[in-house]
Amino acid sequence: MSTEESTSSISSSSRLTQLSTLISQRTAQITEYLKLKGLGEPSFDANGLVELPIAKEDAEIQKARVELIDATKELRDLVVGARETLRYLAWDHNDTLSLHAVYHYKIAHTFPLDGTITYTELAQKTNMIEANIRRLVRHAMTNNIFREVAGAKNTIEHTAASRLLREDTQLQCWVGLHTEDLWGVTTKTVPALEKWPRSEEFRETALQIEHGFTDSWFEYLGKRPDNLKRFGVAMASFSSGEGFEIEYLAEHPVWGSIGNGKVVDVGGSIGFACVTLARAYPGLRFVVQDLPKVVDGAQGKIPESLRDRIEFMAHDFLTEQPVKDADVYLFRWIFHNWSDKYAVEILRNHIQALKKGAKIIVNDGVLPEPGVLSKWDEKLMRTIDLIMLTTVNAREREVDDWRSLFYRADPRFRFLGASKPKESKMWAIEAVWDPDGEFSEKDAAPGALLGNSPERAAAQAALVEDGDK
Ligand SMILES: C[S@@+](CC[C@H](N)C(=O)[O-])C[C@H]1O[C@@H](n2cnc3c(N)ncnc32)[C@H](O)[C@@H]1O
Repeated sequence: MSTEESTSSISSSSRLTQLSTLISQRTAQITEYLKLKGLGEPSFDANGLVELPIAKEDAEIQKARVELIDATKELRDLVVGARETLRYLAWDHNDTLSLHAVYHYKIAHTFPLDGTITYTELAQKTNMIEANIRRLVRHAMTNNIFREVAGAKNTIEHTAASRLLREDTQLQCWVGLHTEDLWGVTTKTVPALEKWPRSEEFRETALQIEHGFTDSWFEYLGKRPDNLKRFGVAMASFSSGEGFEIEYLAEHPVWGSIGNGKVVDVGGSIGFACVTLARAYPGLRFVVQDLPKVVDGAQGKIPESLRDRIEFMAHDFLTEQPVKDADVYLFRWIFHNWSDKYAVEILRNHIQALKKGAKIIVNDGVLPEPGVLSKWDEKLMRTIDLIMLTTVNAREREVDDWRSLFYRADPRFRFLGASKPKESKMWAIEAVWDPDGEFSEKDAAPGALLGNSPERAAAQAALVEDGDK
């Protein structure tokens, strides 16, 4: 054995040992926590826990969980080896295929939760050839979706995952959106980049190649009411997930700093962000702007006690902003749907309306520097970024991208930084309208962590470690 070989085998075996020790420690920590709280352990059984019920305030255990997820993946990838990792990565779409079949044929709905079904019965219920339904379901089983009853060949029962595909409507819509609306489209992303290599247009994406039309993603959905409904439910489920709560936005110091000020929620949908903010800040008044069909009838859905402080206005943000005296213009989950070209246009459409010192608060994702977050969290953000590319030619942005976006829109926008509470997946990106050059990054709302210094990566890491400062 050469020295090089023996050194590399020592270092790789020591990494394997480190990982297995970490895995054992974190598993013990989590198991102890679940025991102390009187909670069961997760299991694949149909009535098993479908997620670890770790309370938000138990940050140490949350951290242990993410470390365990990362360490198990790293250990697995190392043991599988680069060659086989690549080989099998290249056919991962077959996981999507079997999941798609389970969703499409509503297999989870074909038999009761406490019951069983044979492949012969399943074939009849789905109007499929038995051999086909069996191979699709057996593939899904390798992902713990259904399992065969011990000692009863060709008979299947539910697992925790198949129970969710039966009971959790939001998750079903999520699976449907990704396996039906987006899967085929995703495969056309590289062809779209080949065809329109520098495009920032939302009509020049994988979607138009897949369908051979010029409709945008939202026009596509608009013409398919069932798909639109499914998209809406899937998005609601995603944004109601952990780390996306509007309460985190409400913690931002800017709201307290504007006293009895006025906030315009641009593209604010039916006003749910403003409802949370209005409850937290009784002095604030809100104008929620969105497309006419969205705001139509929305006022009636606002809790009565808040109606005098939240008004709705139909407004297309690709045209000039009509509300001229606001203290804050909020853009929650708007810019990641738009390429830089359009994001700049949207910002410029506000210039005529901005008074000196007016704040722009963007509540959106911020792409991390590689390696700052856990791989698990990083992959989530990078996946959203790819979906934006595939569907609308838009993007998630790093802190520097946000800074240059404001600068490109107009140098009189002063970028103040980006901050987020530790548990939040959404950031508050802050800028101020500064026509006379009076503001600097030190003028971020007090308490907001600056994310734009050379120490940004360290600051991001500190956020993850220590929470909001
Ligand atoms: C991803 S949703 C975000 C909604 C809301 N801000 C939130 O936090 O959930 C994007 C919103 O932008 C709205 N929108 C899209 N194009 C628009 C336009 N040109 N003018 C105004 N609103 C628009 C959509 O109707 C939708 O409500």
